[in-house]
Parts: sequence; structure tokens; C-alpha cells
Amino acid sequence: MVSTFKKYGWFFKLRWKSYTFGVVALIICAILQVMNPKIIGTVIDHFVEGTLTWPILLSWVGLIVLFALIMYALRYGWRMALFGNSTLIESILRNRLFSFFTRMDAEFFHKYRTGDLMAHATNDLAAIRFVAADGVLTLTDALSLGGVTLFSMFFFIDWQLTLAAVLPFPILIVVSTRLGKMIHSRYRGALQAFSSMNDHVQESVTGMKVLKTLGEEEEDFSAFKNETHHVITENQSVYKLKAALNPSIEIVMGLTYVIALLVGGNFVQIGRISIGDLVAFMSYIGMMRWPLLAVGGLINTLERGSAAYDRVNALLSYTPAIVEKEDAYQGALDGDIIFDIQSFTYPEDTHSALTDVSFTVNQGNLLGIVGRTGAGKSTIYKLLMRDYDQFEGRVAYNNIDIKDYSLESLKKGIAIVPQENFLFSTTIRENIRFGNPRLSQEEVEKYAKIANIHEDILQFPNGYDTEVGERGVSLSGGQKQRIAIARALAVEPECLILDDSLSAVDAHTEEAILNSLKQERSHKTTIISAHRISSIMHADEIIVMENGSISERGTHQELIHTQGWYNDMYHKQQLEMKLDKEGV
Ligand SMILES: Nc1ncnc2c1ncn2[C@@H]1O[C@H](COP(=O)(O)OP(=O)(O)OP(=O)(O)O)[C@@H](O)[C@H]1O
Repeated sequence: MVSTFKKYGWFFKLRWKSYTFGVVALIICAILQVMNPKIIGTVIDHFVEGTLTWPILLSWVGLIVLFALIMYALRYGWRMALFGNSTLIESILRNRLFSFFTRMDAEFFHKYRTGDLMAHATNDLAAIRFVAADGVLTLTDALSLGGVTLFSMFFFIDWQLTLAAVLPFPILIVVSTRLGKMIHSRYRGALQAFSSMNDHVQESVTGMKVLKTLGEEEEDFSAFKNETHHVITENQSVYKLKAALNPSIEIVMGLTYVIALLVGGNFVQIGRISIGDLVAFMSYIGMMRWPLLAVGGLINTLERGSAAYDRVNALLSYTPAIVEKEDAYQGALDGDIIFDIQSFTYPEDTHSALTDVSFTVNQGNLLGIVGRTGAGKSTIYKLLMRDYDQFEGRVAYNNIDIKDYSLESLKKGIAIVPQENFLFSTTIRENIRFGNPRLSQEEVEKYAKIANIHEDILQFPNGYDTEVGERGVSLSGGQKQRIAIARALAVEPECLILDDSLSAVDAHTEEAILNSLKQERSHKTTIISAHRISSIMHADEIIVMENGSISERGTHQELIHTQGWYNDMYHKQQLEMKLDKEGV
């Protein structure tokens, strides 16, 4: 219990004023609450002794009403204080987690599944919030109400009677601690099951089109039912223990009542305590029920919060493989690119993805990369962007090692249009100026024109204000690609990489885009990879990749005069185009 609250220490320090107010208010409430049985006992004794008068009765009732009003105000106060804090800790951690996600590298997202990360950001944070409010509230309430009640029983009624009545309480402490530990370990299992089910939902919804095309809905649904069943059984095992906790408290309470009645009745007979005292004592035992019951609830809340906190913390302590050097070069990235890799192997892979790949791209030049799928084209881009560090060799811009640059300079200097492009659920304008939100409409249009998408956008119902993404218009693959190109151009990158990003546009549009790119980016470097030779044939240099190595290199003219893969591919594609035109 202490260890759980220790984890939250930083937050309690941050909000110490409201926590102090909340805790003090709870304690005052507890003190006022234990006054009532004592007042009732006193009134009963007046009644038994025949000394009860209207003024006495009214003054005691007036006191009860006054206490009730004060308690109302205090309860309102502590609720506001504690629950306000709990939403704050949730939002602090949520922001921390989100900014952490945005800083993570490719390896991190390769390692963690999206569903897991979603479960951290929702379920875990809710459990943490619960501790910061309900946990603190229950602990303070249980301790103060239980403590003040025991104190009153001990000092205001009879200490021997109190000792006799609380004899069964240690049993309860042992039972609840044991069950608490078991609940903790089972709860971890339940969280993991939920996380895995979350993954399934996320993957199935994202891949619904594929599922339907392959007619796999039934199989996927039955796999999902298994996962749900697993979540249910894991949670049931938690509830079984929780269910055992409450009845054991009832047994202890019953025992306490029996002892209090036997011993207390005897004390009344021998004149040690009054009848009013015995009635007050019985009420106090009733008041002990909530603190004792709360212990069970508290264990549960704390275990959940603690498990969730550990999971979020473990995630936040992930150290990215890509770390910026202390005195990293902050200047803009420019100049020639030197790519000289002797070998690169993906983490957790055994065979090398790139072997002896060397090339230089002079500033302002266009490099074309072609090759079969899986040949290593995208891997080159990942190293050019410093997604991975553990390669043998060197990557440099303007003769400065890529590892010496600040991550910000790299981010600003390189823009990639990946094969699978992604548009955000917002307007086309916002998508284009995503990396540069201050762009004016004229500038946005300029980049849309270079990417040859301006005319298409004007045809949409709301022009640049048209929403895209899940709730917006459906765009063709080629339109998506061109908007993604405009978005990359809008950051005016020193190095623009088009990773097979013209595959869905027709040959005529492709030519137009390449021509405008050549004009607009004559002083900046562009790298294009494509399956279609026409996309890169005008490049200053073309390299052909095969199995992670360069198999051919040169200009288009040079390559079509060698008897290699490039030449074969070029002629094959020329023939296909010719047949297409002839409508064969
Ligand atoms: N994250 C990764 N972990 C391990 N291996 C990977 C990873 N990404 C790619 N690979 C492997 O590296 C090799 C090169 O892949 P890469 O994506 O660079 O090929 P590509 O030429 O871009 O192919 P395509 O034209 O189909 O995109 C492939 O064998 C691929 O399976």
C-alpha cells in the first residue's frame, strides 16, 4: 500500500495544498460523524434517568443538524479537491505519454503493438486516476473514521469492552492482505488479456477490407470470441477473490456484535456503563463496517493503480536507440549526400539487409533507385533518415556525419513520401500544410500545383476545405499520393525522398510531376525509387538494387547499353506501354 502511494509522491507534492485540504476535511468529517452516536447515547440516558426536557432535546438535535450542515460543506470541498486532482494526474500522464510516443523511433513502434499502446493510454491511465482520487479518499476516510471511532469507543465508552470487541479484527487484516496479493497477480493477467483483445479489435477494424475480401469474417469473429472469453475468465478470477473478501468482513462484523452484546450487556448489568453507552457503542461498531469494507476496495483500487502505473512507467522508461549527441550540429542540412554502408542488419534479424551500398548524390541532383521488391530500397531511406544507428559504414550530409546532426535538423531537412501514405482526418489544406502550418493559401496551392493535384482539389465539393480521411471524401490512390507529395514539398526539404510514391498515378501525370519537381527543386536533392523505369529515367544517376547490394549503376543511357536487369525491365515496360496504347 505504502509502495503504491510512494509512486504517486511526485504528484502529491505538486498538489499538496488541495490534498492537505481534502485530507483535513475528511478527518474533520470523521470526527463530527462519531459525535452523533455519543449524542444519541446521552439523550437516551437523559430519557432513562427521566431528566430529558425539551430544551435539552432541542439543543442536542440542533447540534446534530449543525454537524450535518458542516459535513455537507466539507464533503463537497474534499470531493472537488480530490477528484479535480485525479483528472489532473490523468491529463499530465496522458500528455507525457503522447509526447513520448511522438519522440519514439521506428524500433519502438516495431516492438510495441498499437493495441497495447492504446490500452496504456486509456485503461491504465483510468486506473491511475482512480488511485489519485478514490485511493486517497478511501485510505483517509477509512483511517480517520476507523481511528476516530475506535478512539471514541476506547475513551468515551469503555476500553475493556473495546478491546474485547475488536479481537476478531486481526483475522480480517490477514485475510484481506492475502486476498489482496492474489488479486494483484490476477489483475495483471486481466489487464494483459484486455490489451490483447484491444489489439485484435484494432487490427480487424484496420484490416476489415482485407478480411471481407478473403471471406475470413467468421474465422476472425471466432478468434475474437476466444479472446473475449479469455478476458472474461481472467476478470472472473479477479471477481471470485473480490467476492470472497466481503463475506469474510461480514463474519468478522457478526462476531464483533456478538462479543459487544455479551460483554457490554454484562457491563450494563454491573453498572459499569449506561444503556446509552451500550447503544452508542453498537452504533460505533456499525460505523466500523465502512472502514473495514473499504480496506477490501482499497486493496483492489491500489493494486489496479499500481499495476497500471508500473506498466506506464516501464513504457516511459524505454530508451530510444537513436539518441541525439550532446553537442549535436543544429545547422540546416544541406550539401552532398554520402551514403557508404558496408553492412546493415535489422535489429532482431540475422541476415544483412544492405551490403556494400555506396553512392554520393551531389546537392541538387536526382538519384533514382530501382530493383525488385525487397531489394533494400526502403532500407536505404531508413538509414538516410537515421531510423537505425547500428550499421557499419557512414552516412553524411555535407561531410558531417548523420549521427552528429541534431534530430531536429534531420527532421526538417529530409521529407519522405512513403509507399503507404497516410492522410489525417482533416481538410486537404491542413493535410498539405501539416508540416508547416503557417503556409498561406497561395503557398499551399503552389505545392499542390507542383504535385499536380490542384485541379483535382478544385473539383472536390469544398475545394481545399474538403475533409479527407475516414469521415471525408474518398480519394483515389493517385490523389492520395499526390496530396502526400504536396505535403512533403511544403516543408521545402533539402532532401526529398519519393519511395514508390508515383505508382498509382498515370504515366502522363507522372511526367508532369517530375518536370515540375525538376524545375522547383533544381538546387535541392531528390531521391526517387520506383518500379516503373519512366519515373527515374531522367535521374543524374540510377542504381539498381538486388538482394541488398548494388548490381548496376549509371545513367539511363549507360544502363540500357548493358545487358542487365535494368535493360530487360525497361524494354519489357516499353513493350507493355505500347501494347496498352494499341489496346491489345
Ligand atoms: N523492420 C524490419 N525488420 C527486419 N527486416 C526488415 C524490416 N524492414 C524490412 N526488412 C527486410 O529488409 C529487406 C529489404 O526491404 P526493403 O523494404 O528495403 O525493400 P524494398 O526494396 O524497399 O522493397 P519494396 O519495393 O517492396 O518496398 C527485405 O528482405 C525485408 O524483409
